[in-house]
Amino acid sequence: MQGTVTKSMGLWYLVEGADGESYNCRLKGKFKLENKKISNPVAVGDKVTLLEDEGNAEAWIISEILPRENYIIRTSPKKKGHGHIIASNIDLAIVIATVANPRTSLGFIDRFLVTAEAFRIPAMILCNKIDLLSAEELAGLKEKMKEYEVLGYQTGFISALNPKDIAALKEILHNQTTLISGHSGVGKSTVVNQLIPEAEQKTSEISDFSEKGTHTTTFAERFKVAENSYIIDTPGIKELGLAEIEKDELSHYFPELRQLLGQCKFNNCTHTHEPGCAIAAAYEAGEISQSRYDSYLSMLMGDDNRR
Ligand SMILES: Nc1nc2c(ncn2[C@@H]2O[C@H](COP(=O)(O)OP(=O)(O)OP(=O)(O)O)[C@@H](O)[C@H]2O)c(=O)[nH]1
Ligand SMILES: [Zn+2]
Repeated sequence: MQGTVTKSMGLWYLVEGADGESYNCRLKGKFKLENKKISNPVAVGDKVTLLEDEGNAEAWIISEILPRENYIIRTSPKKKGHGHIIASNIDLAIVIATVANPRTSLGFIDRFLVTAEAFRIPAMILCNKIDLLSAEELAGLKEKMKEYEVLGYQTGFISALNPKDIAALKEILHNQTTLISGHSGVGKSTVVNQLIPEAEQKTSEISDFSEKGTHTTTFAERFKVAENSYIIDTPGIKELGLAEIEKDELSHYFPELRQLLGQCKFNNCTHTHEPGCAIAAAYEAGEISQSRYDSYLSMLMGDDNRR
């Protein structure tokens, strides 16, 4: 049988089978890590093949992992090049942002988008708590978000407290697997709980199970919103996980810079101070926004941990 990993609990995995049922699974005994730089062989979102466990009627064995469309990886702060796969096979990555209480910086949004580009995952900015904004503030926010739509990113405006907005969000999630992230206080838990009222309950059921002797480290969990519509929640992870982006690759992950690449005088142009830089010229001409260019510089200089 085939299935999709919905939760990882140390040595045990929860897999939703093709029949819609949940199965407790473990890995086949001699499962080898193909990539020694990755600490987990199986991640939430992985499509897997299951076999019955002959020694245990209640458990199943993951015998194969099907090739991943994409995945996000959290790199180890200590060991360069090493990491942990947080989730895979993601159709859309949403960053929840708020203008007030707390305020999400544009730098945070841009880092999220760059990371999504690097992982080849379509991205959306979902502005929450619009009930706290005046009509004027909301108009200003929509104006700013237009810049992102022009770049090819989907944007949305909701109040997690408004059932109509949650219903509209469900439409966006339809027929895909969406990863939801956001920094503390933006209302991510509220949104997830509105989408999946049983999410909290489900979480506690699973921890009861995993208390039977396994060490639990949860990085992500997949929930069903509706038929063929899933979200992946990544508790405790503010960012998408940072791809290890080389400085000379960075401009490829800003769509408005990417389209000008190859037009600078020097082919190793960093687009900061060089003469004949097509990107600096576009910035001077107002074709690249101040905040986006600032985000590029800030990520290039490596002070991208700043909020
Ligand atoms: N006015 C308003 N308040 C909201 C909205 N969404 C969430 N909140 C409130 O914002 C606060 C933070 O919401 P949470 O859902 O806990 O935020 P979170 O992003 O999960 O943050 P952490 O729990 O710190 O990870 C709570 O008091 C929510 O009730 C909204 O759309 N409008
Ligand atoms: Zn340049």
